[in-house]
Amino acid sequence: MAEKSGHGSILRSEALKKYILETSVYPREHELLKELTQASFDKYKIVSLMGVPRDEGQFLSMLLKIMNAKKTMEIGVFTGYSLLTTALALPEDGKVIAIDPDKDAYEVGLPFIKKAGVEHKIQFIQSQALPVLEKLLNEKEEGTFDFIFIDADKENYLKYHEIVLKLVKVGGVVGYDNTLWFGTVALSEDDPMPPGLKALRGVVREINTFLANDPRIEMSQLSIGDGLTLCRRLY
Ligand SMILES: C[S@@+](CC[C@H](N)C(=O)[O-])C[C@H]1O[C@@H](n2cnc3c(N)ncnc32)[C@H](O)[C@@H]1O
Repeated sequence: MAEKSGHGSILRSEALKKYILETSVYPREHELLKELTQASFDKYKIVSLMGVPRDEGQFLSMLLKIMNAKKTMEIGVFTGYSLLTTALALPEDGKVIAIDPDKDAYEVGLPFIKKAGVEHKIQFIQSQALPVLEKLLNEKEEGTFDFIFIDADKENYLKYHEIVLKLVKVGGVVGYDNTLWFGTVALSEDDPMPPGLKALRGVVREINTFLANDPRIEMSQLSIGDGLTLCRRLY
C-alpha cells in the first residue's frame, strides 16, 4: 500500500524513510490501522501531515506496553491513528480519554476502532482540551494517568504542560508531538520556509527550551516522526 501517513517525518532521506517503513513497520502494522489510514487519506488528502507517522505509532505502542500503561489521555485525535494505536496497546481494562473539538474527523476513524474491538477503552470528549483538563483536576484525577500524549495546538502546549504534570502520576510520562517542527526549529528566522511553519516555529522553540530546563521532569527529545519529546514526572 502506498505510504499515506508519515510524510511528516524529520528524516530527510526518502530512501531511508521508505526502508524503515517497508522493513520494520508495514509488515507489523495492524490491518485496521492500515484501513484507517486509507479512509483518512480518501477523506483528507492532508492526512500525511496530520496523523502520527507510522514508525512513531509503532514506538508509542511499544512504550505503552513497556510502561504497562493502563490509564492514558490523548489531546488531538484527528481521525484516530494514534488513538487506535493506543487502544490496541492497552490491556482489556485500559482506558484512554481522547479530546478533540473535531468530532467529524474522529468519526472517519471510528468504524475501524469498532471493528478492532477496542471502542470500550475509549472515552471521546468533543471539546477544546483546556476546559476538560481543568475539570479533570477538579474531579480529583490528579496523579492518576500513566501516559498523556499531546498532538494538538502548539500555542497551548505550555498551558497543557502545567496541568498534565499534575494529572500524570509521579513516574508517568507525557509525550509532546512535533517538537522539531519539520526541522524549522534549527533554521534561522531569515531562512526560507513555508509560512505555516514559520508562524509557529518560535512557539515550538519556546516549548523545547522550557521543557529542557524544567526541573520537575526528566526528558528526552527523539528525532522520530516530526520530533517527539518524552517527559517523565519526577515528583
Ligand atoms: C495533528 S492532528 C492529531 C493527529 C492524531 N494524533 C493522529 O494520529 O491522527 C491535531 C488535532 O488537534 C486538534 N486540536 C486543535 N486544537 C485543539 C484543542 N485546543 N484541544 C484539543 N484538540 C485540538 C485538531 O482538531 C486536530 O484533530
